Amino acid sequence: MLPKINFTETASYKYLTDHFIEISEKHLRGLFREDPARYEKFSVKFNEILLDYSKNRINETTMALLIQLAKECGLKEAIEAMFTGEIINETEGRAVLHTALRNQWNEPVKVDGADVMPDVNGVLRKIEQFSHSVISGEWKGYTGKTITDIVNIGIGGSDLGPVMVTEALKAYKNHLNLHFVSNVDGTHIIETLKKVKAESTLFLIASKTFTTQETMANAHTARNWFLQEGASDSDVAKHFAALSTNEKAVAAFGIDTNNMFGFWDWVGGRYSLWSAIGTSIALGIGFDNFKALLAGAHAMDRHFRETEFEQNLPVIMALLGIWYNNFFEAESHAILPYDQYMSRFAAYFQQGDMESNGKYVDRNGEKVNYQTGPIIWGEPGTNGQHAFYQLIHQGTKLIPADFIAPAQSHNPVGAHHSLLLSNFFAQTEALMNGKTEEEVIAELKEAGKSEQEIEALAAFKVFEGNRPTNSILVKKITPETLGSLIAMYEHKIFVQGIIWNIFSFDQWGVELGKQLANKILPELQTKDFIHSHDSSTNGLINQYKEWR
Ligand SMILES: O=P(O)(O)OC[C@H]1O[C@H](O)[C@@H](O)[C@@H](O)[C@@H]1O
Repeated sequence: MLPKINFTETASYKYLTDHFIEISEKHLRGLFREDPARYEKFSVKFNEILLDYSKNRINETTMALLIQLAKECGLKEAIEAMFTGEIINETEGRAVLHTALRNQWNEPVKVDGADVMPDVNGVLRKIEQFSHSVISGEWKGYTGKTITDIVNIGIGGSDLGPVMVTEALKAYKNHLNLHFVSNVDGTHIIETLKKVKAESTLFLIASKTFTTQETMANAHTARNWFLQEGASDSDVAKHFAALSTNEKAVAAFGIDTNNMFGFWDWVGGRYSLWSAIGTSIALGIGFDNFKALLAGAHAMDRHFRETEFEQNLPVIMALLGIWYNNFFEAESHAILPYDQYMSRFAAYFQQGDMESNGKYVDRNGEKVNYQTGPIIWGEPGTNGQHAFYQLIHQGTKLIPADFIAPAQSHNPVGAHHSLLLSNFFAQTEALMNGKTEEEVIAELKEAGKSEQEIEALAAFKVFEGNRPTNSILVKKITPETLGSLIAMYEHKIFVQGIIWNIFSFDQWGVELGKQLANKILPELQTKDFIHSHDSSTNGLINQYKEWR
């Protein structure tokens, strides 16, 4: 059982409330001036990942109090409860063990007294054999051709992880072309099928439950297309595999259960890329690289479980998030990778974070009286700079941001990487320091502007600065480093959920929309106007019926 403490009633929270008044009046520029050792104090290295959090609106007291808060909320015990397979997802009665999927040391992990590691390793071996066989060309399609294209059909956690990882590790890609179909909008599957040939395509139907409407609709359309292209029912086994926990539904769909890669109810959808859901990753970049991704995540798991909070990357990031969310009242958090391959990283953690911590009921079943999960968003730099950074620099909202960049590029062409990284360093410096009125006036004078022009322009050119950022500099985006980075964010989410006293591993909030869609679907299948909803919903449905 997890502790059920209201963090706003702890002693450290009260100290933090007073301390916040003191810190909120300080400027980062001044904090750096006062303490030249800030970087040494507020940066941590883990393998080839450096987290510099010195450009945050904190001092040593802030961190000490935040760590005290984590302790008062029972974080240490909660971490052990997760790693040792306790039923911490109480509303679904499940353990939370994505860490077991990457437990490369193989120490036993028990759920209800039984070690899960033999099953985990069994599925990994099956993925290994399968991916070798498809990549090497040993696996043949129904006309005897080798496989050239993989189409992963899944949504949410059964899509976003593999999409993000295969994009981030594109530099490691082999000859197989990967496609991902998620949206139930027919456009997604139709546009994908235009690019592939039935005889050389392998479909992976990825769904934990194997009941998700979007995935089942796309899977049926794919199978119908496959048969229309000239294949027969008996050929399906060579071209369709399932990644799921639901063997019965897989068999009912007509997929040979020999082609099923299983996982378990203790793997949450948004934490499942490490499981059989990662089969498309193993196919696209090879099993050894998939294994290296798991090893990187495992290394972060050990760091998270074993390191003092003061040096613990996920804990530090989580506590800073709480500082801005609950004291500065920041509503969102930006993730800004300076790496084109990481273009889906923010989108991935939109689900990871917002589906986990977007909850207003605490672990006691009571409505919370404080803010929980932030809005997560972001795009790769430098594109973001030319789009929304204006608001981060000069808008009225405080937007804490994580800047992520690799020191080494996979594509070191000309001066590109120096150009990219000069922006990475410049932005966090600019956000921190800003530009004072005196500096603006001096600049305008130097540019030869008149007194009048300076008077008219100066106010618009001032940057307040004092905008907090984390800089995450990694040596290179390798499978190991990416695995560690993903696990770092996963554990950050866990820590915040513990402190906010919410259940981070259920997702009841996605149910209502699904239920109502199921109710509306039959209403769309008749010609009659409907009157069963409110006037807005009725009006929209009836206009749709008129126009379709
Ligand atoms: O893998 P499935 O079962 O198809 O679920 C896909 C997605 O469905 C819902 O939106 C949620 O439950 C997500 O967490 C999940 O990832």
